[in-house]
Amino acid sequence: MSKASYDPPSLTGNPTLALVPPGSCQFTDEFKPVPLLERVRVSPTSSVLRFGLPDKSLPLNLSTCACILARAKLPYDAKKDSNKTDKGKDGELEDVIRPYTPISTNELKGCFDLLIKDYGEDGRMSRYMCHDMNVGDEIDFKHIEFNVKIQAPFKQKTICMLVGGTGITPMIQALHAILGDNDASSNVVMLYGNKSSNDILGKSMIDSWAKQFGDQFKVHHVLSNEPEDSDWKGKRGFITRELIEENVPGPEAGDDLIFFICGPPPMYNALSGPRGEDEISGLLKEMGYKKEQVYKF
Ligand SMILES: Cc1cc2nc3c(=O)[nH]c(=O)nc-3n(C[C@H](O)[C@H](O)[C@H](O)COP(=O)(O)OP(=O)(O)OC[C@H]3O[C@@H](n4cnc5c(N)ncnc54)[C@H](O)[C@@H]3O)c2cc1C
Repeated sequence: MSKASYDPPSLTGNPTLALVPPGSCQFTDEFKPVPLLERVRVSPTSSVLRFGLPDKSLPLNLSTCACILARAKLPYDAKKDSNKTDKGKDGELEDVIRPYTPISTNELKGCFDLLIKDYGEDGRMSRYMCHDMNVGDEIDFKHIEFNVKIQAPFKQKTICMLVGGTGITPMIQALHAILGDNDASSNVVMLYGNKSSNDILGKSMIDSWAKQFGDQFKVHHVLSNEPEDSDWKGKRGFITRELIEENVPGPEAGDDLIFFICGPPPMYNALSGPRGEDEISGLLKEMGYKKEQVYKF
């Protein structure tokens, strides 16, 4: 059961500082089942899902930034799933495990929110969570040390967020920690790529934060597939060298600058080199940035 489209609390409201150290999360290295409490569609292809927590009196207590792992038993379909990492026999139920990045903060007790893009027939876990799962059904989550990413408070003077689609989820965590902290001195430039204006996840919240924290946070939306005749007045195409040069300090900024990058695999490949590789390649390397100036989520 899904609700009609509206902006859920985790995509509205003010940035909130609610940091806890790594190792405090309610989910540990053993999977625990929790129920889906609510699902709200927030774009033609994405939903915010609210899940209950094992201890309803406490927040999730996830450090910033970090993700969690979801596990569900899903039927294998040889026609659709043969090229994927999960390999089963046709019709057999098998464990599918995927990482997701909560967008709610530790201010919220008893539940947490995920923003999930539905890949439709192409996706296994996303299709299950966004379509097939019903409110009240349970799904397993766990959190391991490997899921702990770069941690707030961040020390760099400038953070440039290079974002595509649901890559916005760790950036929402980071923005809560930066803009919600009166003592944080980092400035943030976000270059946020999406296909069309309908796809911009969390747009009203991100834009309102950019307005509210105008000196500290700037966002530039870039659309690759917006209809020519739409009334979109912002940038079109992809994140380019020119856009980075216009908005971000050069490599000589050294330790004062870091790129946070999160998006689909082709975006990593073009801008920083593959997500799994420690080294950087692509545009940022060509522009002279060093691997220490780039964090791949
Ligand atoms: C650290 C981390 C955090 C993540 N956090 C989130 C999050 O908060 N919200 C969210 O929606 N997703 C997030 N993801 C992606 C998520 O883990 C799954 O990969 C995604 O939901 C697709 O899983 P699936 O089983 O539905 O698709 P699969 O069955 O694994 O793949 C099906 C097809 O979907 C497409 N696809 C899968 N993943 C991507 C992708 N990332 N970009 C473009 N196309 C893709 C491909 O065409 C692929 O062949 C995160 C990934 C990582 C690594």
